[in-house]
Amino acid sequence: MIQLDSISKSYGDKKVLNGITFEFRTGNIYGLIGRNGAGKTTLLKILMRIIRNHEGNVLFHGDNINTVDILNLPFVFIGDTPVLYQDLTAREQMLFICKLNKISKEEAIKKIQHLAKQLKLEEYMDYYPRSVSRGTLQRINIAIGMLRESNVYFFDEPFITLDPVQVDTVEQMFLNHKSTTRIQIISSHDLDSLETICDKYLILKDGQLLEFEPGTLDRKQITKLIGDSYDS
Ligand SMILES: Nc1ncnc2c1ncn2[C@@H]1O[C@H](COP(=O)(O)OP(=O)(O)OP(=O)(O)O)[C@@H](O)[C@H]1O
Repeated sequence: MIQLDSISKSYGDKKVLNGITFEFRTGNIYGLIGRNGAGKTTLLKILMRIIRNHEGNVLFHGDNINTVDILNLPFVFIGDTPVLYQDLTAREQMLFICKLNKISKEEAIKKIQHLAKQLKLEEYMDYYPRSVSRGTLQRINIAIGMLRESNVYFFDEPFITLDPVQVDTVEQMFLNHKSTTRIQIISSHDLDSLETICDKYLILKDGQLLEFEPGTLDRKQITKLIGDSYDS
């Protein structure tokens, strides 16, 4: 379980997160929704300790994550901008990341094959980043993040640049990856995908998190709820 205890964050005079207290429970896929600039990325960066000058605490199974060495943080963050070595093929990048994470070569080869199949990357594994499309790069980016074993994964806009077939591929990956011990938090504007995969919706609005069961709000209501904060 991840507990947010009175999390606030301002940039200058602008308060983006306003005393959020919330519990993310294991076994769930959460869809994080909010208008542009609502603070979704800010919240994910606080969870990853990329942003540290905030108020309040984040607890993981009761322990304050501020006490954990940032290199040993037991969370994986997969951003929307692939950061790849231009002179390594997709396979080489993945082997390198496995090596950094002290995954044995045998285990690495198995994991890489599995992810390449799951994310429909098999034909691109020996290509350099400059030779593949943006949607393929995004799936390589996701595969690299998924090499790290964790019970907590955060995704920022995972469906960005994907065609409808590959959106299905990534949705399926989330569902296959679901487990009773795992928390997945997906920040996205793709309401169709979130509806397909999420157990809970979290709407970030006016610096607060509101939780909804999918199915209790239709598309119009979600859009209205998100849009209302433009008027406030
Ligand atoms: N480093 C920064 N300095 C100043 N303001 C910032 C900084 N980072 C973010 N902001 C502001 O904080 C607000 C929240 O930004 P954030 O990127 O968290 O929103 P978001 O919900 O992820 O938006 P989007 O849906 O557009 O990706 C925005 O108004 C943004 O301009």
